[in-house]
Amino acid sequence: MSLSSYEVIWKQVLDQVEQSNFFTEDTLRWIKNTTLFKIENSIAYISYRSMVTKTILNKEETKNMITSVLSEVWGSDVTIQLIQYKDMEKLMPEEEIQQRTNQLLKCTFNEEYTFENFVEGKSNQEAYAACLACCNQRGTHMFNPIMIYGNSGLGKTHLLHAIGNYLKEERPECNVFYAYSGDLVSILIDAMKSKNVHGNTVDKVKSLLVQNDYFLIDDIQNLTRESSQEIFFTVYNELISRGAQIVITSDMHPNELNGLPTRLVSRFNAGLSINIGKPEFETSKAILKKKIEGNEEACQIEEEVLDYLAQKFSNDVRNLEGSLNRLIFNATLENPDVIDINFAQRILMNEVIVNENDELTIKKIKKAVTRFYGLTYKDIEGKSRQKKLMNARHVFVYLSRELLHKAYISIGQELGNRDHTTISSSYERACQLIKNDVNFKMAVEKVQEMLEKK
Ligand SMILES: Nc1ncnc2c1ncn2[C@@H]1O[C@H](COP(=O)(O)OP(=O)(O)OP(=O)(O)O)[C@@H](O)[C@H]1O
Repeated sequence: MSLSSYEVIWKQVLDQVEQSNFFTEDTLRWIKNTTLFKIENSIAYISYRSMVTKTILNKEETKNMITSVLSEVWGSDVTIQLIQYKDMEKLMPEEEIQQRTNQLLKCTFNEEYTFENFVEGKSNQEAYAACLACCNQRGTHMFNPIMIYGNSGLGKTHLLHAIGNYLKEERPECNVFYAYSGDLVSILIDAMKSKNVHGNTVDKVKSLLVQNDYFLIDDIQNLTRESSQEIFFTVYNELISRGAQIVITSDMHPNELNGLPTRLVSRFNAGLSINIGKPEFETSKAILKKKIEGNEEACQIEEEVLDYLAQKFSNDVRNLEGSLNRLIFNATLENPDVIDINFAQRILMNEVIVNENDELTIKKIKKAVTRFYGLTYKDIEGKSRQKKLMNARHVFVYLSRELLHKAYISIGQELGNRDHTTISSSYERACQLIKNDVNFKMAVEKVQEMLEKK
């Protein structure tokens, strides 16, 4: 029924109430200052603007009188619920909430990010294989969740979208949800705000989320709000018990996720965690070749240039692509016969030099390490032998040696005056860990990357 039909009904009710001479003129004036917003499930929602009206309408005799007239005009029994005028939007019709919720949860996949466009190499083949395998698994999923972690720009988002695109094509019957965790937080906050008389949009969002067969969450480290974590936790458990496949990406190993509650982290650890590393030289070259595939005629690039890019920019595939794009763009301006090494070095000179010349100090390394591990200087300088603190110290010592060639004595001074033999053992330990512990290696790379960005 439209709003204007309710207006007609309400006018009839008010006219009859007035004619009954039941109320004084004063009281009647307050009563007339109301609106019938809608009637749903035999509840008539009446909005008021002032507290005086509310008090009058809440009196037993007034309420009974209005209820009986309204029931008669409406044609069946109703009960009255009062609602403040400014809260009327909370009375959105059920369908509208549903539409809004669906809108919130709509997700699209980048069509460029497919399994075919993903170049496999040693650094990412496990992640690639796990993502592809989970798409074809029916029934119980062997590894749940699959957690892919690694530094920025190494293809984590690409793989999640590849899952989405693949399922859309090969198994269209599957419900797939993808969200960047920051967006998921916004969705949940938005849902929490729109409470209404039918309940809470959060409940709707939850009930829709748990119906998915695949639940893909990107950059989980940004799920930092406690209220969202709470909802996520419930949804997560429900999805697992329903047998949905969860795939999560993160920029660090679950154990290093400082902002997330332990109960979530321990659930992530129950599945399969796979590191995605920076591409090796050959993979970087293959990625570059893939990007120019089909355009070789238009942009002729010498092999030596691809070697140069693969060597200089493979820390982050985004940078690798960016440097290639920059060369191609400049080639369209200058029109060289071929993109050779001289051309490439001239165009990209600034980008490489920025990294090489950025003044790096031992303090900057300390700052980056503590920020990465979520520690204070006091923690890292202190005596605690907790694994995380020990690792942070090893990373600090290793990078101070490798990047600045600092003497053990000066590194020790920065670490609460530790003596040089402790620092030298710490350096040796770091070298061992880099070889044997992928998480430690990643931490070193991550901190180094943080330093390069400064
Ligand atoms: N192995 C690969 N093959 C082809 N393209 C790749 C590969 N790895 C990364 N890329 C490309 O590099 C770019 C960055 O990748 P992506 O956005 O997936 O990184 P990410 O690991 O999710 O980074 P972040 O943590 O910053 O979100 C994308 O354009 C992606 O297509």
